[in-house]
Amino acid sequence: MALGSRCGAIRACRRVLERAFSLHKVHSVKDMENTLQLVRNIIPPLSSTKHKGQDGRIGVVGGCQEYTGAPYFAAISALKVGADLSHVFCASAAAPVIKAYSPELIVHPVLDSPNAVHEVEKWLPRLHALVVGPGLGRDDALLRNVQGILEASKARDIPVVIDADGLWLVAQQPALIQGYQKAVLTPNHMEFSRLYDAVLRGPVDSDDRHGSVLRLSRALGNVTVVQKGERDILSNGQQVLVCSQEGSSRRCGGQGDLLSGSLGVLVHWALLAGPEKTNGSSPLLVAAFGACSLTRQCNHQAFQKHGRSTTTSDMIAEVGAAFSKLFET
Ligand SMILES: NC(=O)C1=CN([C@@H]2O[C@H](COP(=O)(O)OP(=O)(O)OC[C@H]3O[C@@H](n4cnc5c(N)ncnc54)[C@H](O)[C@@H]3O)[C@@H](O)[C@H]2O)[C@@H](O)CC1
Ligand SMILES: Nc1ncnc2c1ncn2[C@@H]1O[C@H](COP(=O)(O)OP(=O)(O)OP(=O)(O)O)[C@@H](O)[C@H]1O
Ligand SMILES: [Mg+2]
Repeated sequence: MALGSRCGAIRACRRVLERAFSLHKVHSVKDMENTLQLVRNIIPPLSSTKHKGQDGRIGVVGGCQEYTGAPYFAAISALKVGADLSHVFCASAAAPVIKAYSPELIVHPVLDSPNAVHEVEKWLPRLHALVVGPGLGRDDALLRNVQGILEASKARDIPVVIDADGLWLVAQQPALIQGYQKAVLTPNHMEFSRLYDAVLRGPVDSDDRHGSVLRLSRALGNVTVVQKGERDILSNGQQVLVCSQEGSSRRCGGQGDLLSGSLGVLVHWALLAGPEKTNGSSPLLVAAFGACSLTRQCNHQAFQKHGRSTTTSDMIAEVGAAFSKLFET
């Protein structure tokens, strides 16, 4: 057999084995309930002895002239889930707009400044997690600054959730997060295909979503990957979880930002709680499962009230009730 076709046969064989392996690990409905219990375990108790900041200081890196809604949705969702302080590091044109949406957010107009990396780095010692990408845009100068911010965050071992245009950057330079165990990527359908193609140099096998997510995570050195869709598929290259919490058929823009902002807080809580509380499961996978369930539950509740007119703001108004329903039972 020619070497080329032999390699092809070996690859096909490996794929069949991987598919069987990943199917073996797929989550049942009972597993979903068990995983929700693990999410409940990582939620810090409310206590009168805590000081401001202890339950989470989250930074969102994103927001440019075109997109001001996305970083707002992510940052306000972090607060609504239970973080104490939520910062947005955005381009100067976006800052007054985001500030005007909400007095609750701390907004830094630094991302397009020549000292952007330094300006954000100053804050890093005070932040528990970063959410990188919502509404960032794809301007080269901004992306270069975000590359520096990611490198500085890794050097400090700060957990990072990478979403939206942050994933565009990672698709250009996968080495930026290769093997970083405190990174979670949250691609939508398109972002996943782009990343997969960049990292594995081939198209996604649409008949095998579980295997595809597992393979991408492994190829990135076991970085946690959350592929959003009709069902969310989550993997750290070892385990595959599926979140099929009931949502709705309403697909308004901004729902992914709610997910990445909530995940910023949950990642911090999960790492603080540690593997004891997650029963040996990866804390980042448990956090991601929590954020997916919560986003979908918000979507479900908002749709009950608003039907086709549901928007992401309606979903954010449901965060408190959805959180109680899922996690405070
Ligand atoms: N109000 C705002 O400011 C918003 C800004 N956004 C920002 O907009 C920028 C671009 O984000 P995009 O999500 O558009 O990224 P992309 O430019 O990668 O586009 C994703 C495309 O994939 C399509 N798509 C999604 N799910 C699909 C599926 N299951 N099958 C086939 N196609 C599918 C969408 O229609 C969209 O055109 C980001 O910076 C993002 O954060 C969005 O977050 C939405 C809200
Ligand atoms: N077909 C679907 N059915 C049910 N839920 C879905 C479906 N597609 C996506 N979702 C849910 O919607 C949320 C956002 O996923 P989506 O794919 O819209 O992200 P996104 O494109 O990044 O959003 P954004 O507009 O914020 O950028 C996730 O919680 C996901 O589980
Ligand atoms: Mg998105």
